[in-house]
Amino acid sequence: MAAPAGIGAACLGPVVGPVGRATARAAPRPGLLQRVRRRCVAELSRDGTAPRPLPPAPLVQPIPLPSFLAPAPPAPTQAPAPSPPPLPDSGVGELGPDPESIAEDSVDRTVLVASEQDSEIMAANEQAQAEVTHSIVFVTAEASPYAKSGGLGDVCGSLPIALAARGHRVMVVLPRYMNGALNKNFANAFYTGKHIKIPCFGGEHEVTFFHEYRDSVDWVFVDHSSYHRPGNLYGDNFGAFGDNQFRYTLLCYAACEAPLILELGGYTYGQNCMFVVNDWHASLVPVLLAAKYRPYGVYRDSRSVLVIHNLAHQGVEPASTYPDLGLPSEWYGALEWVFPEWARRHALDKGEAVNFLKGAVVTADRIVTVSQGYSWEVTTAEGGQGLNELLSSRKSVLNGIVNGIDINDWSPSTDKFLPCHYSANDLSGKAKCKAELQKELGLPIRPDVPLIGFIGRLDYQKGIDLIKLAIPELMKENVQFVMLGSGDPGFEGWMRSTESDYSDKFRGWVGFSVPVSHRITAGCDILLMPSRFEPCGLNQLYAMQYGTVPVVHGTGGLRDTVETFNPFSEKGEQGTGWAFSPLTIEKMLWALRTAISTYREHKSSWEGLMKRGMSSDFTWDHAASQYEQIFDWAFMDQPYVM
Ligand SMILES: Nc1ncnc2c1ncn2[C@@H]1O[C@H](COP(=O)(O)OP(=O)(O)O[C@H]2O[C@H](CO)[C@@H](O)[C@H](O)[C@H]2O)[C@@H](O)[C@H]1O
Repeated sequence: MAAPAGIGAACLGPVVGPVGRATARAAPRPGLLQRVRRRCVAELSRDGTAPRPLPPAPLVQPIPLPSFLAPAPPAPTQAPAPSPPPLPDSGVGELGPDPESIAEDSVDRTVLVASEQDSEIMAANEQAQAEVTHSIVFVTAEASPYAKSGGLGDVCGSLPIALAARGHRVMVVLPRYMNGALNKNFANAFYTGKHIKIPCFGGEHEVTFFHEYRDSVDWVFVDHSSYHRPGNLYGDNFGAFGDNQFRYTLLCYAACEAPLILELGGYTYGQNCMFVVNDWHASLVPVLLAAKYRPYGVYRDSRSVLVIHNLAHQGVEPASTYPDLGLPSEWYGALEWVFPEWARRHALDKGEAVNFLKGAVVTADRIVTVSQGYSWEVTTAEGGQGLNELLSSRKSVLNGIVNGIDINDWSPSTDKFLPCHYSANDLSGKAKCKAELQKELGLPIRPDVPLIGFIGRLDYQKGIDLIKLAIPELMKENVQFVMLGSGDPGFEGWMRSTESDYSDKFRGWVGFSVPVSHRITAGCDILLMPSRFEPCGLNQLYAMQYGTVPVVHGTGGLRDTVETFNPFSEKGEQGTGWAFSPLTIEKMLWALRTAISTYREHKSSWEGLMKRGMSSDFTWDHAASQYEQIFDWAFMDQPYVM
């Protein structure tokens, strides 16, 4: 593979333009260390008209290569770290008051419980500060409310805020998508006056930075014409955009420069950052840190954590695109990917490719999956999507942390999209939400009929084909079913035709609508998730929070978060839903029928299921404290690739 010409330094070219706009908040007073760091950074990222000097290119000695650059499967260059102690217990179902005990008691007792709760909350708030704080840089293709196509947007819209609330300085870097529908979401972001030129894809591509300070987080938007297109984030009606590799290469370069050049609130983030890179779109970041910054003394004190939300998407493109990435030729091995023979198109196809996600798997300091179950599944041939051996080789730095939910957006007692509110103490509003939903969908308003919901991308992952095959059987039952989703046009067409086949029982809402997703979550009795695999899954968490009982395939994060109902436990009735396995139509129908008969014939058990789900603790603060542990471990070790 020929070396890309003229590349070989951390710097991306001159940074021009005035110093960044001062934001409204008061800048924290930097300490001595920070002031020293600021001076160093100013030298590294000098703005104004003078170009930043290129660090000296290596003269004789080549950059020492990590062992994974060899063609053979990589082996860690360092002695494997001892297995870290287990993360703090997820504590599912342990926190929160027992709603039943509250309901039974007198008013006085309720007041007492409330004041106990208040003091518990105050105590929790007092504890909710990190012992060690970091400068954290999230890199992501989506973050709600700016841009969201699925769960990645939810996580990157919430976790940064939870970490900032615990005392960290947090920046989130994502593209500034301008496609008409999304423009208004970026209305409060202002041009920072900074722009850089990124040397890749045969030229120098100028990107600019926009910024909004909200909820104690610096939201940084990378602006480039390739993010200004009709369609969704990644494609349009004709499929995925052909230049997504280019679009997210720009994002990664820009994210590496942002901490060095953006003076947010008066000073830069500097070189001592924790990069949290999410999925393949951000996966070039740890490769850039290792290949283009650290060899020149920049970012030696930074660390990176790869968060895998979905291994199914890896950012794989032909090997011939490698020189476009602007990486030194000797780093090809980090991204090198060879398709198995069966996946090649013809006899002469050697299956050679570059794989962004693989690049991060072999260069990130630590790896997190979004549930513990999934962190094991990705090391197996069935769940590893071809990366299982590499991920197994990094088991010592691989952990799972279950996602949280943002209770500012997802709480039945405050949700702005609901016609009425409710809580575990007073469920009457849920019945009204159900009636309103039936009315909105044009279904018969029948409180006694179990209303089953599905929300999600219409994708192979989500098991839509199983629902499709099971619908004729399920529609024989006295139930109603509503599906909200978009994606595969074949499934969209099927949803529309099924609606006309079962007009008094089935509704298929084709499209993406956040308000409708909230109303379905609140108005349904049961939420169905027959996912083939599910790294974490958020809809089952939202459902439980809203007293909607999940029926899920027991895989990944679904198995970790949904406890199957057990009416015969020694501790009394237990469980928050049904997790069925294996994934067959028969098993799914069995679980649904069990749920339906419990709903109809065992009202108090059903209420117990609802209330146990509603009192489960899936707050982001809990997950954020687990991420802090990962950051601490990452900073304890040397960078994985120096
Ligand atoms: N048509 C529609 N209209 C409105 N809202 C819709 C919608 N379709 C989906 N959504 C919303 O998008 C989100 C989907 O989140 P999920 O976690 O279920 O799946 P996703 O597969 O996208 O995420 C991946 O990343 C997340 C985050 O880590 C993991 O939980 C998950 O397992 C992994 O596959 C939810 O907020 C849902 O309400």
